[in-house]
Amino acid sequence: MSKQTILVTGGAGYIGSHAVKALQLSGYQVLILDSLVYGHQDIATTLGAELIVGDTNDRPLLDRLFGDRQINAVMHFAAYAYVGESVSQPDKYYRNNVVGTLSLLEAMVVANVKNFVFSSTCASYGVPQQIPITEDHPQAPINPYGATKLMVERILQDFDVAYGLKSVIFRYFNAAGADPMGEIGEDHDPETHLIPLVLQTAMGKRDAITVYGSDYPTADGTCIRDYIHVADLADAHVLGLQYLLDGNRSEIFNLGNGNGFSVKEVIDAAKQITGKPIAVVMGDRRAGDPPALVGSSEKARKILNWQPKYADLNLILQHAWQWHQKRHC
Ligand SMILES: NC(=O)c1ccc[n+]([C@@H]2O[C@H](COP(=O)([O-])OP(=O)(O)OC[C@H]3O[C@@H](n4cnc5c(N)ncnc54)[C@H](O)[C@@H]3O)[C@@H](O)[C@H]2O)c1
Ligand SMILES: O=c1ccn([C@@H]2O[C@H](COP(=O)(O)OP(=O)(O)O[C@H]3O[C@H](CO)[C@@H](O)[C@H](O)[C@H]3O)[C@@H](O)[C@H]2O)c(=O)[nH]1
Repeated sequence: MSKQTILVTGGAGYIGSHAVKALQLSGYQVLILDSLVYGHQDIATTLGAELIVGDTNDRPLLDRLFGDRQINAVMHFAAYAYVGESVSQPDKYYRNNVVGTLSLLEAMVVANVKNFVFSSTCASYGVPQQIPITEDHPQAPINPYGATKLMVERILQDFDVAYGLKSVIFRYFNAAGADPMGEIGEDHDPETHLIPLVLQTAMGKRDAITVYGSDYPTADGTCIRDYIHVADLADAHVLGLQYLLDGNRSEIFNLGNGNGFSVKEVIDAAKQITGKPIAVVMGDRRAGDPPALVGSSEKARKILNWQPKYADLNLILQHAWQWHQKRHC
């Protein structure tokens, strides 16, 4: 039997590339569509995956792609994902994350491609009413980025009813770490995420890490997040895809570890792992940041039989550190 082909949008980016690797290891043929606005061409080369440089907003390109190739499912990572920037430039986010996704979904309907795995986010919950957050928690995003993801979730619900387009929606908590084999890792430009910035400080590439707010209603006053290893996220995507290809109904799953770590705790753990001094500066709160986000992923464990292999902050930091040293040596 010939291999099933999966179109991975945003596959030259951080999480998408780890999913590409996991898909390949599970025997799928992968086609990456990435604008390379934030992605890296060399990732596709490293993984030996076919890359089409293009944008989800380019509908003629999508129609050609779906017409020329036998695509069995789409994994959609392509989006802009800087929470702070989404507050200052909401138009950029609504156009790319909502309009671009709608264009992709319309092209899928025309081409009769019925399976869609979507990267949503815990940022769609807003400030949680209780922790850990389960999938039935009300969604009330406090930044435009989270709102764009919620809108797409709603579109997917309606496309299922109208066109029978089935989706698995993954609401991830904070993706972190790198490929345990050291082949690929996180390389955002600009980098805004806590863990890579802390590690760049440990490497001497930055003078200090600024803590965004120390007056939150948490034990040490800094924000709490649930850090999930990118390789565990990638495995969940393969399971979600198989679930859809087996003919199951649309579902929504959180992907987190259920353990929250404050910004200060992450910095302290990074000092231990790297053995380096990390200078810290206390700064103001960043717009759009909820105080604490921690998720329950019991549903993914139960329905998808997802078993995270690296549910340990030290391991996440170790793999990220290994990648950063290799990248910058
Ligand atoms: N990083 C996280 O912690 C996190 C958490 C929750 C959800 N997510 C979601 O996961 C997905 C991947 O995040 P990431 O951290 O890997 O980001 P990333 O920026 O590394 O990857 C996104 C990729 O999509 C590409 N892209 C963006 N818009 C495009 C478009 N219109 N057409 C084609 N390509 C386009 C970019 O060039 C980039 O390579 C995003 O949808 C993001 O919202 C990320
Ligand atoms: O220099 C920094 C960078 C971050 N933080 C804090 O560290 C935490 C984590 O921030 P960051 O790594 O930027 O991730 P988030 O803003 O939580 O967003 C990530 O995680 C979300 C889910 O929580 C996803 O939806 C987003 O796409 C993804 O970028 C937050 O409390 C930030 O305020 C700092 O204190 N200093």
